[in-house]
Amino acid sequence: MSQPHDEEGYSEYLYKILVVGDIGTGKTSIIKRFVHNIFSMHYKSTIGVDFALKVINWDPKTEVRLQLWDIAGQERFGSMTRVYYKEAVGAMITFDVTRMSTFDAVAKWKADIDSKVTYGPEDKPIPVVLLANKCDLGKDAFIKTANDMDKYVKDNGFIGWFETSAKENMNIEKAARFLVEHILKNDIRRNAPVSDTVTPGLGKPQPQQTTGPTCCK
Ligand SMILES: Nc1nc2c(ncn2[C@@H]2O[C@H](COP(=O)(O)OP(=O)(O)OP(=O)(O)O)[C@@H](O)[C@H]2O)c(=O)[nH]1
Repeated sequence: MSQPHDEEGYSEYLYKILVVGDIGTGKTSIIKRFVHNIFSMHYKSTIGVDFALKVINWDPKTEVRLQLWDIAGQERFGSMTRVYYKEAVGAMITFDVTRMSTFDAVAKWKADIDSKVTYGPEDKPIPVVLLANKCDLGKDAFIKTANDMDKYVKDNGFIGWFETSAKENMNIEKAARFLVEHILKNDIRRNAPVSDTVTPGLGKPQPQQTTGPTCCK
């Protein structure tokens, strides 16, 4: 999934990232904000899976391409997730801070990912970051304290968590960058290029947009 350095030491990485979580928690909105910098209150549930591509000029000699797989919340009980998760090197799990049931579902999503996709000879779990989304709806709306969340992510094998808002564009780039840093640091890669990981019946993932230089700091 990464290409070797060329003579000038330029590297390109292509990472497949899963975005999962219960229905209506904001996965599509988070991706749209991250890739296109847009937001809409209009809700159109994703069917199956959708794709987007975000290019990050990580540093002057490194380009990171994130292929974001927006997996419908309704897939939680579906059998297709094994196919969708194939070759992923990282994931984001979302919940809606105003709906406890979506937080309760986080453990199920995490277990689903851990059981279906691993990396390296030791079959390690891929890094997963937890997004407490819709935090613009107010502090009182948040169903967990920061201490609770710190403990939860530590106990449940997440690499970290962020309060996000797709509406207010809060912490989305920060969370993605945090995940990429972890992937780069641990040199998580796959042998097969992402272009080869075509899902039967879906065709090749179609990038929605390739952005220019990105400031994620
Ligand atoms: N206030 C607020 N609303 C949000 C936020 N993110 C998403 N929404 C709204 O929540 C609804 C669901 O958002 P989606 O992004 O479609 O959710 P999803 O997780 O992709 O849903 P599925 O495709 O059904 O799994 C929409 O009406 C969005 O406008 C946010 O950060 N704040």
